Amino acid sequence: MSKTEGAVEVAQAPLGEAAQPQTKKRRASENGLHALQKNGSVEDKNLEESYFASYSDIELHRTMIEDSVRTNAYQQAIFQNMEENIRGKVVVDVGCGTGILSMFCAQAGAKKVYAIDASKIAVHAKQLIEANGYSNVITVIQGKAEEVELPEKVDVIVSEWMGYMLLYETMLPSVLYVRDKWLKPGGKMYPERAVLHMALGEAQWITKYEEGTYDFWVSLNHVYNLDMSLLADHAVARYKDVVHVHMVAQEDVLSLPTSICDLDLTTITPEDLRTMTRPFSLYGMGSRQLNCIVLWFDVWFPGGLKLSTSPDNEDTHWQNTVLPLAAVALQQDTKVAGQLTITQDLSNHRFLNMDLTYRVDKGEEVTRYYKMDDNCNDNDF
Ligand SMILES: C[S@@+](CC[C@H](N)C(=O)[O-])C[C@H]1O[C@@H](n2cnc3c(N)ncnc32)[C@H](O)[C@@H]1O
Repeated sequence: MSKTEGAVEVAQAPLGEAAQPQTKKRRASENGLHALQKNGSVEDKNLEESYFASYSDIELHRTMIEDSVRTNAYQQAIFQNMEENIRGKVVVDVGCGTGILSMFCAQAGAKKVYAIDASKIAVHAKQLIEANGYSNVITVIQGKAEEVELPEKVDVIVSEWMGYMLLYETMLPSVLYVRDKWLKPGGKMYPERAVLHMALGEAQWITKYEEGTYDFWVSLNHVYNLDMSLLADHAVARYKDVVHVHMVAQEDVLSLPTSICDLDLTTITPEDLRTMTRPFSLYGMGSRQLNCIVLWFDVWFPGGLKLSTSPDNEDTHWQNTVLPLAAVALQQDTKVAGQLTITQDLSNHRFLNMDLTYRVDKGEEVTRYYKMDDNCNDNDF
């Protein structure tokens, strides 16, 4: 029995077990990351099980595959340089999900593909790979990428690991682990570079929420002859402490972007990702109300193809990440300078903490703190 055969024990599970239909577009499901947050005291092992259980949800994989910007970018990147980079090569797909990227690699002529996933979705990947006639090329391994043993080193790593705001979900360290253990020197990574951008913004829905909230609580004065307007302040403050995952219209981005991190995925280490501090200076464009920071990411594949989640591009399921600010008038060339620190949460490494300090022109320095956890995706507002 080869090492791989030992790890390939793919237990049969009913389709979509442990999964509820997704009603919101998001990555790891509510059951998964929300359970992680609520059970902050339970052992890491249970947290990881919840995370992988969330990825057994077929609807979640539909959300990703339905995102044609994402899926087409991977397909095109794999096919673009297939003669040079994929044909006859050994590939590992880290977090294969349904196996879609592994099957693209098989179509592009890979000699062998190891498709790894710790979630029960691996059972379905195996079925799909058989149904599509690629079992001779692709071996599905249900297990943690950090724990599986492959029978050989690989020429290429393919992985779709990006979370909201690039780093949420913290799957990248698993890919880097596989890189360091299994990738041959000079091997290719799909993607090979990732950049997180930030810019100033005016999110219209934040303004509307504030106006609507004040209208409601103040209007009670006329209806019941009671002053309940204090609650408007609390509701707005609560809303502004939450990280929003939401598309921002191109015209609502109020500055050129600056990059918060530029990751060479062939060399970056997991330690580099634990905490990142970046100073920034951004300059307003036009006369508008600044009410948020907008973040998005781009990744590049070997050959130069870019997958962008920018407000300038077609929407993706990652949308944009929005940090609400107290609204302030911005003029052309008003300087907004400060510093953003992104840190992996200590109690749950898949969550992120963000410390933002900034000053608008010569105004007072403002410090804000945001936690990016399962409450972040409130795009119903
Ligand atoms: C964003 S999905 C991508 C699925 C698929 N590659 C695609 O493009 O549709 C990430 C997948 O990676 C898996 N995953 C995350 N971390 C992993 C790890 N450390 N070991 C194995 N699988 C992992 C998850 O279970 C999930 O199915």
